Amino acid sequence: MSTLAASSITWTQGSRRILDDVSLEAPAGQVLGILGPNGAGKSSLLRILAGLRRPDHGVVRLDGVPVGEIPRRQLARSLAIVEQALEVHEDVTVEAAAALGRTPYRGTFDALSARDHEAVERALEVTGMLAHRSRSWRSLSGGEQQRTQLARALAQQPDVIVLDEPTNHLDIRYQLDMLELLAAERLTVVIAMHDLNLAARFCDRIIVLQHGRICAAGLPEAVITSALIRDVYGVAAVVEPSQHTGSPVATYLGVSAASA
Ligand SMILES: Nc1ncnc2c1ncn2[C@@H]1O[C@H](COP(=O)(O)OP(=O)(O)OP(=O)(O)O)[C@@H](O)[C@H]1O
Repeated sequence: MSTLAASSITWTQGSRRILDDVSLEAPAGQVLGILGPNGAGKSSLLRILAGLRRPDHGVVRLDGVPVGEIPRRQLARSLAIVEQALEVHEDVTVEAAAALGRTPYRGTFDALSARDHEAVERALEVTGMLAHRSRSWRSLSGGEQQRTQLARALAQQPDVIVLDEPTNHLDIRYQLDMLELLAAERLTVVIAMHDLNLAARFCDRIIVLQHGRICAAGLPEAVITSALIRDVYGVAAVVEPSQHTGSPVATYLGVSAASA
């Protein structure tokens, strides 16, 4: 397992500063949640963390090594990203889509090795896609596509996985399934989420972005508060620890009540 850390990340597009002095650490084996309203900069930050985009300032390090200095193929063996925009464009089968995760381990014309098959099989199994392995990508529901994307990332056998709202198409059972799976795997996880209650339940630590800056960071019970929900989202909420799990649970009272 690896530690992913970012220090003083700044990213500007035109005259807009999208990310401003963002520093964070995703410790080995932990789940770090990235929260924040629409347009706060979550996806931009994740792409920089995954080495897909260079920041204007600051550096992302994987186990102390700047990601920009790690050869692509080597980085892809250590770090996988599941982006919001679905990346499979051709009409491949579920199994072939998951097998794309083995690309960093294979030569261009190599057949899948026994190890590749094993990794794909396991990834399809834990994501509940084994029974759908022969179906075509285009025939899948949004949730099935999302689970296939996760299977592709897990087949990559990374140490770190970066996910951009991976549960937004999933029903509640598969949301819990995916989050439990991610928490149980020997992985360092950075995950952008909108559901504050699920984030509070599954993340070891949480960072909240607002206008490209970190406005809160820490343990879920310290971060998910009624004051934060009011100040960052403009929503009135009551936050109480769940009697069943101990995690903070927000009950939303409404938008207008926040400004009352
Ligand atoms: N390539 C780009 N060029 C210009 N502006 C961009 C670019 N990418 C993102 N932005 C802007 O940066 C801001 C942050 O976008 P980003 O997608 O990172 O936010 P987000 O927190 O992931 O939002 P959401 O919750 O809606 O997915 C937005 O205002 C967006 O329009």
